[in-house]
Amino acid sequence: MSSHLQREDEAHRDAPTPGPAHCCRTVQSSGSTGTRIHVYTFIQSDSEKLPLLDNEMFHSIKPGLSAYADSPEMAGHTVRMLLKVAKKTVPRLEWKRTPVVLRATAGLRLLTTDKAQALLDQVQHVFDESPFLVPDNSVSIMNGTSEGILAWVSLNFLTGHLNAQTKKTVGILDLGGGSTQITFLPKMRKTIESIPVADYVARFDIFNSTFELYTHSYLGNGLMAARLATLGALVAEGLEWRTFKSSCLPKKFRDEWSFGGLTYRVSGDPDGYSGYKLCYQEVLKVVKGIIHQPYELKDSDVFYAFSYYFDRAVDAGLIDGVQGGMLEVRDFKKKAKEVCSKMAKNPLITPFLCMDMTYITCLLKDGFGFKESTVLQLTKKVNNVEASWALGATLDHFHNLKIH
Ligand SMILES: O=c1[nH]cnc2c1ncn2[C@@H]1O[C@H](COP(=O)(O)OP(=O)(O)O)[C@@H](O)[C@H]1O
Repeated sequence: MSSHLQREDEAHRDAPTPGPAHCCRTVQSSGSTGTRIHVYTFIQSDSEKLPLLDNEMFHSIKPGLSAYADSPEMAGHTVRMLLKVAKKTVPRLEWKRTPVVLRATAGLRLLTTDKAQALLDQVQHVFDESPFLVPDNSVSIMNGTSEGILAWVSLNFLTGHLNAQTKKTVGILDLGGGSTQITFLPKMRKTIESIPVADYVARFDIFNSTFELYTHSYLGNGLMAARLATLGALVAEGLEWRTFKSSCLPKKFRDEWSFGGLTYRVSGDPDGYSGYKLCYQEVLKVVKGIIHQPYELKDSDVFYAFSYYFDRAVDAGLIDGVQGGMLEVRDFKKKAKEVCSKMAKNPLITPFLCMDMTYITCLLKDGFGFKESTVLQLTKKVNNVEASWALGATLDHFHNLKIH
């Protein structure tokens, strides 16, 4: 059993009567590839300290709400299904005091304001009809800075670094469908001084400490958005008749692929070449001149990498899907080369794996500027809790982290 959970057990045992306050909360996170619900139960025995996380219930539904940009009623249906799960998890007597919140990320950021608002209105309507507590501002699009900070808060809470006095923390790398985030606590002043514009640094307060973090979210650099850009499919016209080709796809591959409510015809380049080198040139265009390289990254401590970093490392056979594991950046590169050279043999099994692995390699190396020897901790869950910004968002709700 993890040390974190051991501490929770101790809290149960040592609890003074009438016992620590249990509080539950449901968070719905709405991403470009799925809508998810997290129901957290905390034990808060001392309001001056961080609560202990007793339990999480997690459930997800595909596709994301942005797929319903032209049929917003369907968004209401998704949320209703997820609230059904919440009702089964939260005891009936607690419904009225259990707040529900939905935070949308890149999927909705990428839509026009009107389309995004129509989806949010549907969600608000379903929340208002629900038996849960609906706080002010319960349904909104979260900005990229909050997304990065809250993921950092989640991972550092789960790994026990937020409570510790040492100020030793872990950095986070989050690769969503629409956007990607990097957040870490810089050790050198120069990292903050050499940022290109002010929105690469954010401060937040937690009890008596202020953290000043390097954080940035790149909209359009999530894994699915990067596929679109690599394929040259960011254009909205001609989707009915155009086929988007890439040397990152198997030469004989031809299929339809959907993202954000649109469907694209995609294929390999039957008369051309395919493979890692050409693919790298294609994905480099999505990264070059866009991703800022933090000053001190090369000597940094461990980074926790989750979401699509984890999923693709599993798909490529680099790590176990339950255990996760430590990888060096060069492992992604080596595997990308291998996958790309083998893709012709079995074009239909995982046609996008060469593109995805090459993009991840390029993002880490030429994007953020990590050394090939940098170690990444690939993680899906810590102590049985999903690695996601949703936990940080919940802590923020109860402890107002004042991100500024
Ligand atoms: O709440 C979560 N729990 C677990 N995994 C999540 C959660 N949110 C996103 N992910 C993971 O992130 C990736 C897709 O992210 P998403 O669709 O939210 O991207 P976006 O925020 O860029 O739109 C997938 O690997 C998915 O499993």
